[in-house]
Amino acid sequence: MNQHLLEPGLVVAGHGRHVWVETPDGRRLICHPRGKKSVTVVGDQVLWKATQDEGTIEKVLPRRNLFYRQDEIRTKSFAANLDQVLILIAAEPEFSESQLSRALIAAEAERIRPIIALNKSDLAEPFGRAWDRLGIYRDMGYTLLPLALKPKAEGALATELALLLELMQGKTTLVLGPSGSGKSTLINRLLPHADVLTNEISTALNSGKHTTTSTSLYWVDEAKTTAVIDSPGFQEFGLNHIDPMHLAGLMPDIKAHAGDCKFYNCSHLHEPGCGVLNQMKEAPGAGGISANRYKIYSDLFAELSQTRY
Ligand SMILES: Nc1nc2c(ncn2[C@@H]2O[C@H](COP(=O)(O)OP(=O)(O)OP(=O)(O)O)[C@@H](O)[C@H]2O)c(=O)[nH]1
Ligand SMILES: [Zn+2]
Repeated sequence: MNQHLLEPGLVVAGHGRHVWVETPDGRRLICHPRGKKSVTVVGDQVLWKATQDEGTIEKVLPRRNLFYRQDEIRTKSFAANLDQVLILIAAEPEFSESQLSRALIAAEAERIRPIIALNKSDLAEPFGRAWDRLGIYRDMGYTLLPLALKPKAEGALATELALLLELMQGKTTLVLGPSGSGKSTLINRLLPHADVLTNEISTALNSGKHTTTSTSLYWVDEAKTTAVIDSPGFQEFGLNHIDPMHLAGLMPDIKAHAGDCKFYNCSHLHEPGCGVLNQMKEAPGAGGISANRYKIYSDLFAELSQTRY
């Protein structure tokens, strides 16, 4: 292999064995991975080689992190080399706390900073309820942001969006969220031309087939320092790659009491002298572990133990 023919690039969209690579001077071309070792995800830095009109990916450079989920059947990688994950939920449809927790745990496991944004603040009543449910997550130290991506009052939109943009400035952010939370609306607000780009990428990658691309990276600014990556919804957020004994360390409210346990390898499920169980018994809710969160912990612990032999 002649090293001189290799050029650097960034994977900006992926679809099976066709990926869209952007060169440092802004050109985009379709590349095909050569063999299993060069299978990429969006956000990957690669070295590629030109073929007649397309390219082959010869090498994937080492990843800083890889955000993914894993269930019994498959591993689904979302993206690599992320600075943060924006978990976008909304007043309506009502969000699942279990799904939110799973996304947060996946981010913690890869040491990627999560930001939680609650959209549709114009729907006052359901928004108030959802905001209250999120209070414990703010107490755990997560950044929590209200949003109205499609509000009646334009002024509110501008301030909230400006705040979000400030958090995104100079970073690569993966946007995750359940169906209907407003992901497309957000992308369109951030980049009014994204629609065009999405279609362009879909057409090129699917060569006319009727499938939507999975994940794409968009530049928010002209200088290409701020990037946003969208991804399809996050149903069945499997965490099979996580050892159940590491779970407590990835849930800040549980972790806060796990240091008080008598046994260093406490599972916080039944052991005597368990700091987490004592907290639940003596001051339920007061020390930051809600009944809901403890249930999410114990259910997940069981789920992750089952899939391990
Ligand atoms: N009331 C209200 N509705 C909103 C707001 N933002 C988005 N919506 C609406 O919520 C619906 C869902 O928004 P989308 O942007 O399509 O949501 P999505 O997350 O991309 O959904 P999927 O494509 O299913 O994953 C649309 O009808 C939007 O118009 C908001 O701030 N307030
Ligand atoms: Zn314990």
